[in-house]
Amino acid sequence: MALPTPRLELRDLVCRFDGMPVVDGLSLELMPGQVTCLLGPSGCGKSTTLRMAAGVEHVTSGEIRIDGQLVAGPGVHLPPEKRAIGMMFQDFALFPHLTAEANVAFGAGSGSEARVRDLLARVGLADKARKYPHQLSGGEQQRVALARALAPRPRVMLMDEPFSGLDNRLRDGIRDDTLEILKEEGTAVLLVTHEPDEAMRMADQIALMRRGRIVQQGAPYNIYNNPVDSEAAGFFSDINILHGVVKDFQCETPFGKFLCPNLRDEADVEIIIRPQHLKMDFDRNGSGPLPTPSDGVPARGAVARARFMGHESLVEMRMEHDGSILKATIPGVFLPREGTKLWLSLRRDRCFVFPCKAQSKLSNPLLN
Ligand SMILES: Nc1ncnc2c1ncn2[C@@H]1O[C@H](COP(=O)(O)OP(=O)(O)OP(=O)(O)O)[C@@H](O)[C@H]1O
Repeated sequence: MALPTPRLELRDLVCRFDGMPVVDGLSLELMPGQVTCLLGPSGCGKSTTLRMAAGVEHVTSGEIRIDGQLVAGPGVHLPPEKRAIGMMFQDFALFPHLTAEANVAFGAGSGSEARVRDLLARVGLADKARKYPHQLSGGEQQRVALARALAPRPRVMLMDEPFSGLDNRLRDGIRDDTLEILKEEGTAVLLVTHEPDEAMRMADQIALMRRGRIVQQGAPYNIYNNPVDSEAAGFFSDINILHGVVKDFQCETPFGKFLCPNLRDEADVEIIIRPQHLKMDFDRNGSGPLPTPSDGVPARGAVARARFMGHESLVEMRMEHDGSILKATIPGVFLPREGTKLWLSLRRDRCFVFPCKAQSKLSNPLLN
């Protein structure tokens, strides 16, 4: 059976400015109804990728196909209006002299009254059809912009931080409604964001970018729980990093031994753990909990700082074994006092062991 044709296909995309690659060999496929988030730090090339897909930026090399049709590639560059794409940006710029209805109709073309009415109803603005943009709230204007972008039934929707101008409470509702409508329409969505929370909330798949390349791609759950390296882990939350050296495929730490099956002796490793995966126990006359296979060996420290964050407290512990600081989050009902001695252990199934890129003594810490 033939594989379904992707709605949007980016193949080996390169974009250079003044000879410098800003997008550097990026490939991605989006299926109908699929939401893909391009996520990455500022300047990694997210918006440039989106602009190439839209046709407002030329590709230096590589190909872009929409429903199998080549829209950009060697000798080919279809302008944005010929690509069957919709676009939504942070500054969504409605026409100020047109009503909500007329703004949406502008996108839909002639003979589209029913489609315009339907779209305005679906974004919850049936009763505001005759209002002008300045008579609408920011969230309502954003809904009009969505209806306008959807009006011509685009096959692909390109969105660049479209919700970042909205206040927090408004944003979650609009995000969810927008997604629902886009899924109903079967539109493939490529959404650019630098906010991991937004990507995890919205995406079917996340493409994590760094320096013009995709470094990891997959469902949010997989990217969060199986990061490709410490930088990827650290992009989604605060992380703690323990350093160690491999000996006999293991690394000894104050929290017990960690397996390092593929690493050579003397390779420097980083053991990464998120603050919510540390366990905290009271000091009972100088001893802590007994070691267990799931939590390893506990180590003692003293509270250096504790901050109440609402549903949780963030506790910074200065560890006795080396004076380093480890961060742990605990339920907000606890806020330990500075100086309190506590024991920390690590949920071993939540630790990631990576060869240390920066400090490796070996040219290749991996076996083979
Ligand atoms: N037209 C241009 N000419 C020269 N350099 C450019 C041009 N457009 C973008 N760049 C550079 O390319 C790099 C990537 O920019 P891009 O806007 O794609 O990043 P981004 O990941 O979307 O960042 P942000 O999250 O800050 O928007 C940046 O260093 C930027 O300065």
